[in-house]
Amino acid sequence: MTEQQLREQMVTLARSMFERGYATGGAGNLSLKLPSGYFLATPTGSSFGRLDAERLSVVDIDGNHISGDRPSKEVAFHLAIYRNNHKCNAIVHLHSTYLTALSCLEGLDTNNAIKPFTPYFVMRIGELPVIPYLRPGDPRIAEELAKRAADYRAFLLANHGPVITGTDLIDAVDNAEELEETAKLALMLDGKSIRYLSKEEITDLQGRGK
Ligand SMILES: O=C(O)[C@@H](O)C(=O)COP(=O)(O)O
Ligand SMILES: [Zn+2]
Repeated sequence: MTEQQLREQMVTLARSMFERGYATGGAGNLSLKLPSGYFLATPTGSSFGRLDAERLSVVDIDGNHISGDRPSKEVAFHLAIYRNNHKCNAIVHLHSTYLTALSCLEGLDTNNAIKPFTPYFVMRIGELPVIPYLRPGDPRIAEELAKRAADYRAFLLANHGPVITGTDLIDAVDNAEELEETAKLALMLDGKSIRYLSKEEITDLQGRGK
């Protein structure tokens, strides 16, 4: 896809997420790798419902601002993931309701916040590590994500929300939507007797992708 098509795709997908309640106010940010080697990111403070393709931010791998409006304050953590996972070409960060609710619970398994109970979670996401709480924009979020970026497709920032990767922006958005549904189910099922997938069932699903 050309840079112009990718810009329009970001605007369209962001608006679609906004209209369906995955993003509200100025929360969340998106980025993707451009054919030029630069990265396209949502501007800081922007609403997913009102992005302008021509004003999206362009940064280089070191976070230098190349063009467009001032980039998201989280661009450093997006870049940390790209640097450490070459399969990742797009990233979605949301404050979506169910994943953010999950991120506020005490006692999560920090290696994997959602114990698998459906195949799709295993195939699309695998495991969801929890990053200890840091204030939004703290450069240490990038350090924490850099350590884990090569091994995971999504992350849960404690008391904040999810960070989800994809092979392109469509894939990252699909992963985000499905992960949000999984969190919704996990919270709905809380306190109920769940039949979790067995080790063998999980092994059988691993590597099957989507
Ligand atoms: O939670 C925050 O403040 C950020 O992580 C966020 O979601 C929005 O920040 P910007 O991308 O700088 O608008
Ligand atoms: Zn945020």
